[in-house]
Amino acid sequence: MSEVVETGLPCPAPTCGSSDAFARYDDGHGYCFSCKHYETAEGEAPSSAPKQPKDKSLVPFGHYQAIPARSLNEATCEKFGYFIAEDDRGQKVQVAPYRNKAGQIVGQKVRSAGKKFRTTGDFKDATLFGQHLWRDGGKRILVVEGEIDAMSAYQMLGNWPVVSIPNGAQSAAKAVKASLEFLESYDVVIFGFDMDEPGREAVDECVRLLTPGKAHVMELPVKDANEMLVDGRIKEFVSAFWEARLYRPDGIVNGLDLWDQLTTEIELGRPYPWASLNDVTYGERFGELVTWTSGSGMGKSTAVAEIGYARLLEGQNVGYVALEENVRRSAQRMVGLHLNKPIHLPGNEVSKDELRRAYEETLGTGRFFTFDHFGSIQSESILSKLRFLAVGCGCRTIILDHLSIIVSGMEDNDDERKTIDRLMTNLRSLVEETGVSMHLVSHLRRPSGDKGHEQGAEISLAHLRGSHSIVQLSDIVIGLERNQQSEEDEVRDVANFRVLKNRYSGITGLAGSVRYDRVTGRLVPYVPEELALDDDLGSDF
Ligand SMILES: Nc1ncnc2c1ncn2[C@@H]1O[C@H](COP(=O)(O)OP(=O)(O)OP(=O)(O)O)[C@@H](O)[C@H]1O
Repeated sequence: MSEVVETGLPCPAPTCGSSDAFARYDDGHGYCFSCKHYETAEGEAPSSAPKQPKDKSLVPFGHYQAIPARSLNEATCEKFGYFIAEDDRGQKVQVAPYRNKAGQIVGQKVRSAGKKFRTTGDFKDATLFGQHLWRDGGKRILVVEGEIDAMSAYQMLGNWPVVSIPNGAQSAAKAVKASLEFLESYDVVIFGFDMDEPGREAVDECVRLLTPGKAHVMELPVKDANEMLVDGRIKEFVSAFWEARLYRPDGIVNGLDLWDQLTTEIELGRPYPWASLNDVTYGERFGELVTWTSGSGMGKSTAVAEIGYARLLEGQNVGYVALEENVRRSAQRMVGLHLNKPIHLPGNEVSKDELRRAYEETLGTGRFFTFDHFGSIQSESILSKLRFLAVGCGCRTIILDHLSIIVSGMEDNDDERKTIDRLMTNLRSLVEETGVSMHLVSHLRRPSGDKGHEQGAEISLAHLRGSHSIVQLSDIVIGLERNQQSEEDEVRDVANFRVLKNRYSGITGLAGSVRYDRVTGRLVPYVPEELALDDDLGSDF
């Protein structure tokens, strides 16, 4: 195994640019801890001249002294055997001794001006820096990332055991492994590595080596222990030592850390275009998957288009993926809603100027994105398109109309239920990961009995077609009920919202009605006359 002979060198890789992450080893090879550039030993090609063995002799003892620039006093340096000497070139160097288990000095880390390090001696059996000072089996021990930090921490803590790993964060786990028995003999092992990315990564690696429940992690407001000492933040350092938290694997959260979450103001949902639905859902929140369902031709697409249009007017980027229609129809929808005219139907023509104005205010904003699928609908490609809409186009609301058409377009669709499960899981993850609001349209299977949904049959969750995962993985499920075959316009054109699932507030059941206005092509809130009358009476009192 080769040993580091010099660290803190500039990386030779032209693409890296690090001024100090490159290390040279005693066999001549070099490695950059920033860009991972590897360099073979210079002049490694066979040569007739025998290689000069490196001088590995230890630097003879000089003297102990305080290091004012580091706020370290002489007693601390003496305790750790950290001395000042002159090297063979007459330069002043600081020498950190490394000992084997028997306490004999086997290697040294020699630091010269300009944060240059080299090692000498043999580190094969070296223990942690400072390890020889402490008996096995104490209560708490602190492990830090460098000799100066170890001495700084010791000086601030009084007499608590502190040790340091020899070669920085990158080889921390290796050093901890080598001294595992010693560290394991303590009740609590606190890791106080540098508060930077490599330091945090190294802590993550090291804590896993110890018996669960033993490793603790110390957080500092600055980079390391020496900075705390130099800044005079000794009390804070001592508190951080005692407040070191038990290490928890990623994702496990202690309730103690949830105060900020608790005091963050409740995010108000953005209102739906229909007040009655807001009373039950409290609006629509980012990161929610809302599934819309109904019998055939009941108005699901019409409803979700209204939502997309509302978000577009609010200034959001909107992704509108309607797989049963072409992009021309999608464009007509948005512009038609803006003009209050179903412009896709004959007799609703508008002047080019009017059309242009409406276009400028909707599609022309550049915030509306749709998907020209040319009839080919492969779920994998749809998922990647949806991701692109969220991440690449910055869409915060995505309309996906509808699920069944994606499922039927999928290859490997022998088991429809499993296919839907997979797709729903992917959609759910996408929503979680990107934080978008997604409105998904899904169909119903026929209910048993004479009356179909198209004749106004009440919807239940069990009627959703395909798989229970649609319900399970949605935050909210909203059904649209109406009797399409009624003779009376007032009945035929009025759809009731039925909230079938509501993870947010738990309130389910009927959530008001909307009427389809055939002149404007809009879904407008609807209050039956008798209730409207009641309201009027109420307001008189
Ligand atoms: N409440 C309503 N009353 C009457 N007509 C409506 C109502 N809502 C929508 N419509 C009209 O009904 C037709 C079908 O609506 P839409 O496409 O929105 O239904 P859908 O439920 O999405 O249909 P599908 O089951 O085919 O996906 C459209 O022409 C639309 O304008």
